[in-house]
Order: sequence, then C-alpha cells, then structure tokens
Amino acid sequence: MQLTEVAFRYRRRAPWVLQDVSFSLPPGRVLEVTGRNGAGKSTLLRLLAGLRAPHRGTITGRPDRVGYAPERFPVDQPFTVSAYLDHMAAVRGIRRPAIGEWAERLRFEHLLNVRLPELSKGSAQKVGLAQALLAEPGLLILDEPFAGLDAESRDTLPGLIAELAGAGTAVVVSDHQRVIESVPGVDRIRVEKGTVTPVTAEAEWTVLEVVVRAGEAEEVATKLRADGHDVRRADR
Ligand SMILES: Nc1ncnc2c1ncn2[C@@H]1O[C@H](COP(=O)(O)OP(=O)(O)OP(=O)(O)O)[C@@H](O)[C@H]1O
Repeated sequence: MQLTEVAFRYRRRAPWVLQDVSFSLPPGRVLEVTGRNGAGKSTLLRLLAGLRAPHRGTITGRPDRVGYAPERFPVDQPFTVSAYLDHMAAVRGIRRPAIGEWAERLRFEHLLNVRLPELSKGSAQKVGLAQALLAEPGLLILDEPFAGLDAESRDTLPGLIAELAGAGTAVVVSDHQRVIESVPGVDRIRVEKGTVTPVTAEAEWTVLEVVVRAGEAEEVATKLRADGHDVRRADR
C-alpha cells in the first residue's frame, strides 16, 4: 500500500489536518503512529482504512479486506455481542465467522449474550477488536486498542499483532501507551504539524528524571505519553 502526497481537511477552507503525507506500508509491516492529542493520528488511520478519501494525493494498493477498530467503539446499538458480531461477519460475507475463537482469545466468551450498551469500556474495546479481526484483514487498523484493556488482555495483544503480521497482515496502531513497542521490528511514524515523519532508531535519547507527588504520577505520566515520550515508573 502506498500513500503519495496525501492531503486532507475535514471541510473546505478548514485548516489542513494532513499535508504531503507519503509512505509505503508493505504486507506484514507493523506501524506505530505517534503524535500529540489532535495531531491527526485518527484522521490518518481513517484515510488508511478508506473511511475518508484524501483531498489531494493518492492511496493505492489497499488490501481488499480491512479490519478497523475505532478509538471509541460505538455501543449504542441494541444487539447482544454475539448478534452484533454475527451481523458484522454477514455484512462482510464471512461464511464461518470465528466469533467463539476470538471471544476466547480476547476473553469475552462470558459476554456473548450481553447487550452492547451494557458492556464496560474495556469489554466494548475487545468486541471492537474482535469485529476488526473477524474480517481476516490484509490491513488491520487499531486506534488506541490498549485504552481500557485489563493487564492480561494488554499483554496478549502484542503477541496477536506479531502473529498476524507474521502471516502477512499489515498492522497500523496508534498507541499512546507504547505497548506495541514490544512487537519485534515495529516501525514508528510521528504525526506533527500536519505531516508525517518516520521516527528512526538513530534518534538521540536521553533519560530525564522527573519527581512528582505520588498522587499525581499517573496524570503526569499520561500527559507525557500523550506528547510521545517514553515513561517508565521508577517504583515499578
Ligand atoms: N469529524 C471531524 N470533523 C472535523 N474536524 C475533525 C473531525 N475529526 C477530527 N477533527 C479535527 O482534526 C484534527 C486531528 O484530529 P484527530 O482526531 O485525527 O487527532 P488525534 O491525533 O487522533 O488526536 P487524539 O490523540 O486526541 O486521539 C483535530 O484538530 C480535530 O479537531
């Protein structure tokens, strides 16, 4: 898949969200998308998924089957988890949907008969992931998939992503929490000032010690992560 000089804005005369974005995404590549809040990560993911079309430039070679898990999974539908996933599989023409298999791997088998609006945030996130995975996608796009997930599921997902990539799926993940970094060979790009730059391994790094009140540690860590910094807690 290739993006060439892609530019996008939500409305005519609105500021450009993205401009001059060019990069290629070969099969089996895992791409982490970083950047500040509002930088345009979700917009880039929607363009990659084909949910939005570029105003300028081209996107070519998108795989036929695309799985997309949005940042906020829509849960205001009156279906049970199982009926929703059946429906999504039918819409995509999947004859033998592996719903039970994904429910087991993502640990939500006990929720199959629960209605979507009754799900907790993390459980809804898992169902959103499952509907993306059901597509057996050649391109899998996950917008903040780790937000709200319990530790066990958070630990499972990188392995799952590595497995799919190993089978040839291109995976694009926006991930404030940097969980995806544990996947071997992950590439990183940064969305900043309306464009996209590769984050190379040769970048110079330094370690800065920041001392904060214990009660504020999580909040500060979240802010720093949102700005693209790698944050490790010294007391863990
Ligand atoms: N549906 C929309 N209509 C109009 N403007 C939008 C829409 N969605 C996003 N924007 C604007 O586009 C810009 C980029 O938003 P986007 O959601 O892509 O950023 P992001 O990097 O994913 O942010 P975050 O880290 O907070 O999720 C922002 O200025 C936002 O206000």
